[in-house]
Order: sequence, then structure tokens, then C-alpha cells
Amino acid sequence: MAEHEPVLTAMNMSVTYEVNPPVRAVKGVDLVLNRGEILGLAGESGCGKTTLAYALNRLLKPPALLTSGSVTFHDKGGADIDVTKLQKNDLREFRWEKCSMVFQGAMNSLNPVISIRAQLFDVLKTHRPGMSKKAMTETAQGLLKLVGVDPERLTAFAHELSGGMRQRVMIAMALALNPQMMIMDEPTTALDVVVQRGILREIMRLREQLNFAVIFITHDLPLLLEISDRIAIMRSGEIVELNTSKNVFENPQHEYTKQLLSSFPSLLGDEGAFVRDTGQGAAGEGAEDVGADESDAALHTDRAER
Ligand SMILES: Nc1ncnc2c1ncn2[C@@H]1O[C@H](COP(=O)(O)OP(=O)(O)OP(=O)(O)O)[C@@H](O)[C@H]1O
Repeated sequence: MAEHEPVLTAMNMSVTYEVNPPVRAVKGVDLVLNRGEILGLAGESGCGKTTLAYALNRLLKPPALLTSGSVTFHDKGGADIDVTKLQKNDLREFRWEKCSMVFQGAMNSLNPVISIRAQLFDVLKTHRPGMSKKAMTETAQGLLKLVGVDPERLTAFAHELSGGMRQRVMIAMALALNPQMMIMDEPTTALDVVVQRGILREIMRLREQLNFAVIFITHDLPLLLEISDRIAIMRSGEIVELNTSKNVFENPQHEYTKQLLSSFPSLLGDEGAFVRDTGQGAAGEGAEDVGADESDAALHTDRAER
């Protein structure tokens, strides 16, 4: 659960795409992510969610330009890291060791010609150079187990895994160096609903177990209401409302939040249609869920990948 101790503080973030005419995609955004919390970032397509995430992780490329803002990472060792000033190795280390990212299409970015083991080993060899082969194997097996994939699958190639399993492997990679925070940008959108739910439960269970914080980006507000501690509502490059999930749902303040809520009819159904998962139940369900999800993943692989 969230401890109200910040792990990341972003102030006055503004990003412009320097095209003609310029697009001001993010405008003066302040955001604090607390240690161990899931912070949902919601808003319709094009409102600037991905651009903001890239700015936080220093992944912006031209024509995107950070025109203002600071990002401070509060390391668990006590040091404050000015992310906007990090260079080369320090930036590389920050991106995987402290703050990792899972993208929507991540599962398609697995290398098709080398095994899952080789890809996990690559991460470990680069960031943990002294690690023995035995230790790397154990770590890689442990990571797959963590995300509910049979460690036997280490020798598999990407095409031998379902879409759901590949996305789980990407989450394992993002977890490989035990980061303090993760940015997940539509990590399950390309998957069918059953596989999606299995992975979301897994993410919630893992965050209970490992206590990393998550910025979870999606346009799917009902999903965020279920999994997030707090939700930031973004519109036209600005965060117009930021509150606990409960308050966003029960007592939305901004007109746009109200509109967004009303655009999901399922949220307005009979009482009981909306059930917020506390994460407690999810922790115990992990193992069972994996089996269900894997068989479903196998059944629906084609659909998930279309
Ligand atoms: N390379 C680019 N050049 C110009 N404008 C861009 C570029 N990339 C994004 N934009 C614009 O920046 C704004 C924010 O885009 P962004 O992708 O961050 O939104 P988003 O909320 O993540 O959308 P989605 O949910 O569709 O991914 C949009 O108006 C988009 O058209």
C-alpha cells in the first residue's frame, strides 16, 4: 500500500512537439508518485499521457522538446537524483535499475531469434557484470515464476509464446533489476480481456510483494478505478483532477472527470457493478489465476495478436 513517501516528484513539466504548427502536448504538469502506490493516468487519446511518461523517463526524442520542468527521483538510499540532468551511463542505469517501463507493444519487441533466457541474461550481464551463469539462470527462472510463466519456458523463443505470456516476459524483464518504480503505458491493451485481467492481478500482487510504485497509463478509466490508489485525469496536456480512486469515482470535482465517468456506461449500472479490488484478494489468487490465464492465452492468442 502507498506510504505517502514520494519516489518521484515532477514539477511544471511542459513538452512541445516542434512541428508546424507546434503541438503543446504537456502543459505545466506537477505529479508526485508515492512509494509503492499505483497511480493511474487517464484521459482520452491524444491528451498527452504517453508524452508525459516519456518526459518523466527522459525518453523524448525530437521533434519533442521538454520546454520546462524538473524530475526528481528520491532513491531509497536517501539521495535525490535530478533525472533531467542524468547523462549516458547514469541515465541508462536509472532507466532500468530505478525506473523501468512496459509499453503497449512491448511483447512484440522481444527479439525473435534468441531465446527468452538469452534476453534475460543480456539484461543481467549488462547491469550485473559479476554474476555467475548459475546465478543468472536462477534469477531468470525466479523472474519467470514471479510473473506466472513456467521457468521451463526459458528456452522458448518469442513466437512459441502466447501474447499474454510474451507480455508477462516483458514485465519480468522490467522487474529484473528490482526497480523502485515502473511506468506502464497501456501494458495490456493489445490483449483480450481474460488475459488482461490475469496480468493486472499479477501486477497488483507483485507490487504488494515487491513494493514498487507504478504509473499506469490507459484510457480505460473503469480499469484504473479498480487497480489504482490514486488517479490523475489528463485533458489537453494538463492534469485537471488528481484524487484517490474512491473520490474520483464517488465525488468527481472536474466537469471533464464527470464526462469521462459517464462515457463508461458500465460504471453507471446497478449497485455492485463496480467493485474495487483491494489487492488483498489478488495476492492469494495469483497461482490459480496463472493456470486459467495461460490456457486462455493459448485459446486466444490469435485474437490477442490481431
Ligand atoms: N511525433 C509527434 N509529432 C507531432 N505531434 C505529436 C507527435 N507525437 C504525439 N503528438 C501529439 O501530441 C499530443 C499528445 O500525444 P500522446 O501520444 O502523448 O497522447 P496520449 O494521451 O498518450 O494518446 P494515446 O492514448 O492515443 O496514446 C497529441 O496531440 C499528438 O497528436
